[in-house]
Amino acid sequence: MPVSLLDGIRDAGLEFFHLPAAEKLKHANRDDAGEFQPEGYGIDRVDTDGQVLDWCDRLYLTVQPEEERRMQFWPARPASLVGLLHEYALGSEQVARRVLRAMARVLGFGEGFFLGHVGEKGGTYARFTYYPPCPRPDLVYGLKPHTDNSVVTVLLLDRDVGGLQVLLRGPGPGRWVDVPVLARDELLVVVGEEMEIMSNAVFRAPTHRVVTSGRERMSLVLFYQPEPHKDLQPAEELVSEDRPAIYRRLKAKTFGDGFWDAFALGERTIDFLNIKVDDKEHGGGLVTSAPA
Ligand SMILES: O=C(O)CCC(=O)C(=O)O
Ligand SMILES: [Fe+2]
Repeated sequence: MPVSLLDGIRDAGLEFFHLPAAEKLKHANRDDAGEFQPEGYGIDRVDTDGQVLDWCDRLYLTVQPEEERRMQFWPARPASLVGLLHEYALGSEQVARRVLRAMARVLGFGEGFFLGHVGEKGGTYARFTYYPPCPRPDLVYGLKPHTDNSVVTVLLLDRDVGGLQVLLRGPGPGRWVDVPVLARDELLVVVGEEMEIMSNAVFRAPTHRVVTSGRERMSLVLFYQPEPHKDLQPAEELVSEDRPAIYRRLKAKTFGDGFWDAFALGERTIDFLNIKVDDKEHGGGLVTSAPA
């Protein structure tokens, strides 16, 4: 994608978050009764007083299938944003598809293997996240540790300000590593939990978080999810006696719905929905050495 498009959507997103609250709230993530629903502008769902809160505002939009877009949530200002997001989504989709084809090839499958499991009408959701300058970065996360609700996620990071960190797994508790500020035309692709399930944990969803700083930051992330009626399960081709299925089958919709509850609690959806097959079900065996 041309740098002008990437910078254009970055600038338009930032301009939206800089608007007066009243203007942004025209697209608020509330239904007619004032109740929380995910789509639109606001903060993520808060379920309990004890919940870890994030130092960010976000704008969450259904992008694909196109006929499911709810344009009342798409910003009227800046006027360029709708067109830019549409164009960006077309480019981002090509990136996601290329990566999914490559991931299939790596496993020795036909290129369309994962694309077939996602389906022609898979869901794409955009999340613009704005992290205001934070006076106490030592105390506050921009976004708490999580794994993504996606097969893959395509991230367009802030042009100038870092903050995204990925957890390198142990021994021990592991170590947080900074994702550097990328070149202006670079995107980052992250594996989500749905790919972890489909690949029987050959591909793992990395835990990541965003730390705050004294500088504002914005990212635009597109999550790619399977059609809701699709079964989500370890690919038969990746299951054997030596490597039994690590996850139980469930509907993509069940998984997607469970994500919001899990995210509020700061848990992985896989754990929250308890879809890991435990050792006993395999009669012990190799699953103990499979990734946690
Ligand atoms: O802001 C970022 O760099 C990452 C955001 C993120 O991880 C997410 O929206 O899931
Ligand atoms: Fe994420």
